[in-house]
Amino acid sequence: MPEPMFEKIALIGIGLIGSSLARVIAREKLAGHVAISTRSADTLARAEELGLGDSYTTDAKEAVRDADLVIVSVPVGASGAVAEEIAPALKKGAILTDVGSTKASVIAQMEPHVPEGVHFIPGHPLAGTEKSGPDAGFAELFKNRWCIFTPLPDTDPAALEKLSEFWRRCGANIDTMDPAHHDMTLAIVSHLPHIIAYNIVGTADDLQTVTKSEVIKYSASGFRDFTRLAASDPTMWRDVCLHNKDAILEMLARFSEDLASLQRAIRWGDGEKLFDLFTRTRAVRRSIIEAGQDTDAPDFGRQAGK
Ligand SMILES: NC(=O)C1=CN([C@@H]2O[C@H](COP(=O)(O)OP(=O)(O)OC[C@H]3O[C@@H](n4cnc5c(N)ncnc54)[C@H](O)[C@@H]3O)[C@@H](O)[C@H]2O)C=CC1
Ligand SMILES: O=C(O)C(=O)Cc1ccc(O)cc1
Repeated sequence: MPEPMFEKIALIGIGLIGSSLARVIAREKLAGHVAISTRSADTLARAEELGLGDSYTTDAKEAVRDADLVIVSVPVGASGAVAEEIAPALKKGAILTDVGSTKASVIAQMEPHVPEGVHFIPGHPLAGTEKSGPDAGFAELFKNRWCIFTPLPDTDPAALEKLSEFWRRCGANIDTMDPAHHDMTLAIVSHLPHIIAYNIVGTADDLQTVTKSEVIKYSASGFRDFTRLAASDPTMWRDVCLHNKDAILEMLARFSEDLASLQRAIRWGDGEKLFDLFTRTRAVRRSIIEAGQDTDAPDFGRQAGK
């Protein structure tokens, strides 16, 4: 039997991402022991029923004690409180990472609590669905997806390589980037699409009385695609909006300008402008498909050629 990569892994938060990690860690035998901790006793009991780990506790400190790898998978707004709670129990030499959708804010919240000798490496797997909770996870979630690290300047290369190897064994490919660049890129490819979806579905819902419930009855597939994104976890997305505020507002400003220009083209019957834009955007989808990316939802973050 080959040695597991880590003797003990602690998973803090056991929703979609944490439970997908638990499942792939078990399948790939990446840990001698998986300790699971989450705030809610009900979620923890469900994780135990599903047999996702080897030990279960609502005390995060107990879970991280002696762990070689600690993965924090909670809404980004909770990452500072979790780091503060677990800090005194972290083992020297342990790797501490997260999976949060925003990076600069998570670093600002967690880094001040990280004790000397613990390797803190912020991460973000570009893999997910609109579902949440421990039942929603699956071992294949990270297959052929990107996992982006935003390492701090003094990151130990050996620890970064070990964590990269862990994610590769989970099925992912690795990229590294600066946290601000991550947050700006994700604002346009992930955060704005969700915000636009929440907005359009909200508008349609407000119009229900005007349209006599025809929004639901006649919902076309275009609208239905938006409802999938708009069904994503409210706590998670509230936190993403609050914790990537500047990049999202910047992208929303650009988006609003472009929308106003589109509105003007429609008002003034500028068919050429509409046709040119729709031709350019069709080419974007074509290039995604040609790059080998599966464009059927949910496919966020699938890599080229896979
Ligand atoms: N859902 C998605 O598609 C993706 C989510 N992410 C990121 O992963 C993280 C987790 O998201 P999901 O697993 O989807 O969420 P989830 O809602 O399925 O699970 C969240 C987990 O965190 C626990 N939790 C919530 N508040 C907590 C607190 N204050 N202290 C301790 N535990 C707490 C919950 O009990 C639950 O176990 C978030 O930071 C999110 O931005 C990253 C990639 C994709
Ligand atoms: O469900 C979808 O289409 C997603 O976009 C999933 C997702 C949500 C948040 C992330 O930070 C990464 C991936």
